[in-house]
Amino acid sequence: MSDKVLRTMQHEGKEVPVLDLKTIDFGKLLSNEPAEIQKLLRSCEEEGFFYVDLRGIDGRRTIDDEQRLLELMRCFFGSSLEEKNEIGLPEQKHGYEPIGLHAGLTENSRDGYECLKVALSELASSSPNLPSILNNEDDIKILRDFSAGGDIITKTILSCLSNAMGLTGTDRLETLHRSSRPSNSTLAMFRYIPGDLATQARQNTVGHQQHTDIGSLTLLFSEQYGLQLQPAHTPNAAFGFVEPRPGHAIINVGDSLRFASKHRLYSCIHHVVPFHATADRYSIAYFLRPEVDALYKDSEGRWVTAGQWHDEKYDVFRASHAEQASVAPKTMLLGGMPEHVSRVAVA
Ligand SMILES: O=C(O)CCC(=O)C(=O)O
Ligand SMILES: [Fe+2]
Repeated sequence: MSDKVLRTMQHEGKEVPVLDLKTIDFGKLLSNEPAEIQKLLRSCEEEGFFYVDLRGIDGRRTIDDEQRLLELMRCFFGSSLEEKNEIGLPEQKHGYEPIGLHAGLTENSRDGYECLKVALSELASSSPNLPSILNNEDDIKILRDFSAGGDIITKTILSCLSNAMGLTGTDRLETLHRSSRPSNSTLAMFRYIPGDLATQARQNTVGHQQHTDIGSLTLLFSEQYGLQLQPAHTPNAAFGFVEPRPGHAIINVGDSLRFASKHRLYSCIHHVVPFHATADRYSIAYFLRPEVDALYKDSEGRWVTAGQWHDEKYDVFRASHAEQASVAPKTMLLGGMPEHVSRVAVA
């Protein structure tokens, strides 16, 4: 097992590991420091998850943008359902997802979060389609600033990975992520409902189901516990917590980058467990995804486009657990990763 354990902590009556992931310095990536890009490649091969330290002069801006975005989220999620759902979900990558839209953490449950997605393509347009409560100059600027930062950070990582793997010309990973081409890249803002596992299970809306991410790289911020991942290359390993660290984002490799790297990089299984009895949990994810026409071989050996993989995997996310078990191909939810995991049980 490559993920070391930092310590354990009590959760739901059990001792749960807190994982010791590697930390990559964003400033060192920007200057392509050889030791840092080798460390980045090792994290993406061995764990598929790492911290990126944004406290230097080049990353600090994104931490400030995150704080502004959190304020916007508190205001948005505190509004009425009618206001939040004003534009609905016109595209899978853009709009409002109410609680329970996707399958949940525990057997036969639905998810325990609501989510606002704002597609990068929408923010690039002069008049984005947004609910009225956000459709003002200040809020649009906050959304644009954060997303632009997320796009720059994740594309810097892609470029460093291409360098570390010795990729040149059209083999470079950035060539599948041109800003001029349509993609499903999007900003996703989550509010998880409070309550322990038993309380949420009674309501049948629990956490975030186990999955691998669809796209290339996810840049994730949360100041609160809840995210757990299954240590890589270790079938049946117990999930461990990822500790929130101020000034750091969490980055993980998604299925698309794993497939585009000819399965060299690791797309790690993760989920979100209820953690706070009374407080909402907020998290922010910028999902960098390839151009919709990018073509790669999935874990079944099928040639699929990134657009098709995205659409098919969302159908699986939405399906009930019983339907997921019967939907072909079976490897979609967990990206074909070799682990065998059973769902979290409610005592
Ligand atoms: O909310 C989180 O911490 C993780 C969310 C996540 O894994 C996802 O949306 O893919
Ligand atoms: Fe995820």
